[in-house]
Amino acid sequence: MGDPIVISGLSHWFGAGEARKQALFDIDLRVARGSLTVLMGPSGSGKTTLLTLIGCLRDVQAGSVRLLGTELHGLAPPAQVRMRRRLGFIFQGHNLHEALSARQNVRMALGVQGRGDPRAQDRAAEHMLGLLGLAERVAYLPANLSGGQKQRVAIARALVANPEVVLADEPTAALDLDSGLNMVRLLRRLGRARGTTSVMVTHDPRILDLADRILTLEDGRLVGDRPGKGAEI
Ligand SMILES: Nc1ncnc2c1ncn2[C@@H]1O[C@H](COP(=O)(O)OP(=O)(O)OP(=O)(O)O)[C@@H](O)[C@H]1O
Repeated sequence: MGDPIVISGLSHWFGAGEARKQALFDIDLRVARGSLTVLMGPSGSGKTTLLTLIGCLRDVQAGSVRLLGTELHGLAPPAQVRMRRRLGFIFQGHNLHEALSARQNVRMALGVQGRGDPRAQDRAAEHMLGLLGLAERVAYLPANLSGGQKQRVAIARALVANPEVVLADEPTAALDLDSGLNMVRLLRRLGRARGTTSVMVTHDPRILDLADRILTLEDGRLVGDRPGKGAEI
């Protein structure tokens, strides 16, 4: 099987006419299966734009993004939806359903895909919440959880369906040190155990130590690509 993410000659623009602005310039990148890659760079350097292009959340305008063997440039909307279902997204603003418990919020990610019977879905949701340190909170409503706990529920929801690729935009911003490191260690474990490939935007220097690879964007260009320590802290 080839690399799960293969990008070549990727450029992207926002706006039209006078306001047209290029956000990405001719990006080439391959990401290995099971790896944890960190994307860093100054504000406005194009990190989120790149992540959302990989995640099939915007149309590829120029160049090629091959995700899990499928070319995204020109991909029809129904196929985009199917592709997104194979991914796990951890973005800012957790978008939890306020009327549903933590367990139900996580279960929804399985229910949508019709996987397993309800009891098995509950067990899967509880297991993932437990891995994120929320075993005691599975029945809580979001209103009764802290910001960091809500973020961890959102992370559990993104991971419970065993996605092949996880895309995360500053997932640790709302987390304390232990929760942040725990989350990144979990992504690493999933990478080793299941081949889950993770790409994470972060400004968090503590995370860098755990990454397999560190990419730096500046003004829409990939200017740095170095191995992380990948250390087990
Ligand atoms: N929807 C949009 N419309 C117009 N311009 C946009 C849009 N989204 C992003 N841009 C511009 O594209 C460039 C890259 O933005 P992007 O959000 O990808 O950067 P970033 O590195 O993720 O920044 P941050 O760290 O602040 O989130 C910036 O100049 C930004 O202003």
